[in-house]
Amino acid sequence: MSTTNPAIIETRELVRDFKKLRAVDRMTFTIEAGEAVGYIGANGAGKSTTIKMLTGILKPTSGLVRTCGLDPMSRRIEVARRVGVVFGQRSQLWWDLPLRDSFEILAAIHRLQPERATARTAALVEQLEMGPQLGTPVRSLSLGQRMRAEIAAALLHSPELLVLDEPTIGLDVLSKQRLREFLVAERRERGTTLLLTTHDMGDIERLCDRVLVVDRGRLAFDGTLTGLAGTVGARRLLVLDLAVPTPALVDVPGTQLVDSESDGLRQRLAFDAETTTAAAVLAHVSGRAEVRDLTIEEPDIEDVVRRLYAASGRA
Ligand SMILES: Nc1ncnc2c1ncn2[C@@H]1O[C@H](COP(=O)(O)OP(=O)(O)OP(=O)(O)O)[C@@H](O)[C@H]1O
Repeated sequence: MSTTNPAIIETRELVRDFKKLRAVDRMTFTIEAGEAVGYIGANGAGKSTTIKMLTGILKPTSGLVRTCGLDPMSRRIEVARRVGVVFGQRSQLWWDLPLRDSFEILAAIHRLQPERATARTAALVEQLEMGPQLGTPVRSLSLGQRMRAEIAAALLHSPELLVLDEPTIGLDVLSKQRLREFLVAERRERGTTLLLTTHDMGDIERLCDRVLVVDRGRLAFDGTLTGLAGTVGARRLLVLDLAVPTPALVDVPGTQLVDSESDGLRQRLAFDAETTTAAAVLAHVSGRAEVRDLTIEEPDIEDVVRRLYAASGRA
């Protein structure tokens, strides 16, 4: 008998059909405890359907799924005790009640010992800076505050696995950053396994050490973000606002000119982070024109996915 801990998630030849549509098609992967995995793919690729099967919301048509070593359909309650789930579009909080009440109700649902519930709530409220909002009805929270509250709610019972469906969708830059920092700390301090779907490359970059790409229900890539970027040549964009009209910057080492607007006042250069850095590009451009402002755009996940699909001949 093996003495090693079971994988946090295991799927084998997992299939889910909706009438004639095969939403998840013979999906096989394993996620070990402590990993942080990004689950990405185009709209309708099958991400939510997979997550619903992992969490016992949806019954597989065939194949195997184990979450924390358990069959999520027949052991739904045990799975719910060991897993926290946040669906960005759906709330697990009580809309009209002060936030504090939602935490109390959830602690009761999970049957947490009162001292443990109090300590864990206090810790999460402090880390997520939610103290001032405890008396506010959930419906009056800003989107960023609500997402932090959703994550606190999902972590109240200290689950081994946190599943996040689009955790940063619609958040401003600062709220995204705070949420990501919290999740990094949670993982570091408690070893919580993370599985998240996202359309935001920044989430993957900052949070995940492994990426699964799903394409029409099938696993199209399983590896590191660097490996994925290497496969498809994911590029960052440097958007430069220049002080005076400037000829197209077609020959900056390590870059490709994407476009040039307004007589060259705004130019966008694509660069591969493996070959050069934004600083090197900036230094080069500064020798030719005064740079007024610059922003760096991260590769768009849809673009990465499209290119991966194209590379595998499925586009
Ligand atoms: N309850 C359902 N009944 C019928 N078809 C469904 C149902 N749920 C999902 N589908 C279909 O299954 C496919 C996969 O959907 P799913 O929601 O898993 O994709 P997704 O990758 O999560 O997409 P998104 O990024 O848009 O959320 C889609 O074609 C979708 O229309």
